Amino acid sequence: MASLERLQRGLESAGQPHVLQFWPELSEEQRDAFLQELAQLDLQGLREHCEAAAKAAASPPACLDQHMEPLPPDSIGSVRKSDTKSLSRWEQEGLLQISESRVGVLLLAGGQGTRLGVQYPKGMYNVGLPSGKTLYQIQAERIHKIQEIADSKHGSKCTVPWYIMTSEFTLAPTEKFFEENNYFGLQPSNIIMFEQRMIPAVTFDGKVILQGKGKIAMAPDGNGGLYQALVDNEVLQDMKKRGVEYLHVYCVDNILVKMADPMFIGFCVSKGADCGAKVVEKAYPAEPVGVVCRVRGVSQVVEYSEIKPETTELRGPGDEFVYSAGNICNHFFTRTFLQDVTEKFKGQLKQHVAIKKVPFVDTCGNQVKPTKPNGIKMEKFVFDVFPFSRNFVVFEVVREDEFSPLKNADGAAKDSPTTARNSLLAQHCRWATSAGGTLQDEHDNTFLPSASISAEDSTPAQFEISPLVSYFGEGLEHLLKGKTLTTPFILDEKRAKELQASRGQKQEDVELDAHYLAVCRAKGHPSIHP
Ligand SMILES: CC(=O)N[C@H]1[C@@H](OP(=O)(O)OP(=O)(O)OC[C@H]2O[C@@H](n3ccc(=O)[nH]c3=O)[C@H](O)[C@@H]2O)O[C@H](CO)[C@@H](O)[C@@H]1O
Repeated sequence: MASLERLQRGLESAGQPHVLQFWPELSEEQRDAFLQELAQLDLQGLREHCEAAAKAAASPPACLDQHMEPLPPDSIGSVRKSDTKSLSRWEQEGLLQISESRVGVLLLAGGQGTRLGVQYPKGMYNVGLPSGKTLYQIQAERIHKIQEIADSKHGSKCTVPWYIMTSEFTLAPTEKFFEENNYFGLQPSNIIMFEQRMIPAVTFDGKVILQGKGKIAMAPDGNGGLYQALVDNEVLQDMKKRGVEYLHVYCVDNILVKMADPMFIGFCVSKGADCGAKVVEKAYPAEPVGVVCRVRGVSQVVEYSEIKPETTELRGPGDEFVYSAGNICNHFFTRTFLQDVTEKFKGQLKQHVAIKKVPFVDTCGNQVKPTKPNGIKMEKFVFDVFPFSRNFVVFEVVREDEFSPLKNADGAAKDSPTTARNSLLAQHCRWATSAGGTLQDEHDNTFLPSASISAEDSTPAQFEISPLVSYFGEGLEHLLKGKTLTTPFILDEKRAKELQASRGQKQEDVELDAHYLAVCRAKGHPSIHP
């Protein structure tokens, strides 16, 4: 443990001696805890960090708007616009890579979920589905299923390792939750949790904020802290050891996330990309999603908090938004690219300034809960490595199939537990109907499939399909065609077996679903086939 004298000297030379102001008042136990915390601080870099934060907060953020231009349309692959043959080819390529255990997924789960207002990691949130499943469980089951689909197609026994980046706030509860839930049936050795760094919050005049008399106000260093965390925790070495060449990086809160999406992976691999981003068409100008575009000719994301409202409202000749490529925080990276980033570019990542209300102790030792912003948190963004890519590609997907994030508490009109739940149930209702099934309520009223996900919508059918039964709508026709099901109904593995038995089919009969295929083709939608 660092000695007190050494810390005192270090803090003084960083211009932060006040950090130890209340030391004499601390108990032995508090002193030990504080020393441990201070030992994690990068004292060398502390002065620079504090000065940079104060300077960045004082100067207006660089305005990129006049240097922005939309992506050239022909550089974008699209579920809606690309031809079905290409879509199918990409999906097959992705499944092949998965079957050879060359694909991993990496979850960014170090955030604090402040907007949602929960004290525990967002992935543990239960949005109120009939099954009561949490976001983590849904994601785990999708990993399980995609492995099974790739294995059944290629006769392999593959693994999609799940890397989970946590922070000081989320590591312990996430570990405990996974353990208590028996790792949702996945091999614990294939779930690799690691921690990102924390950095101090700073006042407008560049002083580290004390959250308590023996506690610094620390915050995770943004989801772009990933690249330092990969180094700190030797994650790339682990990937190499396992033979993982491609990584699907995603954020925790999108209930529709396609884990290790074979079509996206296959698209990026086929294009020889080292880096890729999935986008959806923006729904409305002020939607809080970053915009994938070019800035001074280089592809990158301009975050929603850093773009002018008038720029988001610009429209093209066909009345479409000029900046319509909404970032859904689903990224593709090759391991080689990540290696390059960690070795050459990590230090060049932009710092973004977030001005926040940070609770603190004042110089008299009183605990204060500020009513207006008083602190600066510096953050790096995961997508800020895009400009270092040699071959960056973009893949546009269908919003109602792939994007419904959980950001806000219930009561909000958008991105709430209700909208997340409704969009998943609406998707499952569409899948059931496409497979030839009919869903009705207890009064025999038939549900019609809907793409709508707003919180005000009437409640969708309480019909939920376990990801262990279907990853993305495949394999349902032989269960549901010609059936009328009364909701609430959870189509889990047990019910799937019963439905199959009632048809007199054998359990292992996994034919292609001709009807589903035809529907997908007609719509230009993706399909997954064992
Ligand atoms: C910087 C970034 O990616 N912004 C994207 C993010 O915005 P948004 O502002 O919604 O980003 P969040 O704060 O939800 O963070 C995104 C993800 O990063 C994780 N996280 C965050 C901070 C941190 O220090 N460590 C960490 O791991 C969170 O747990 C979450 O899984 O998602 C939107 C889509 O939903 C995109 O349109 C935004 O462009």
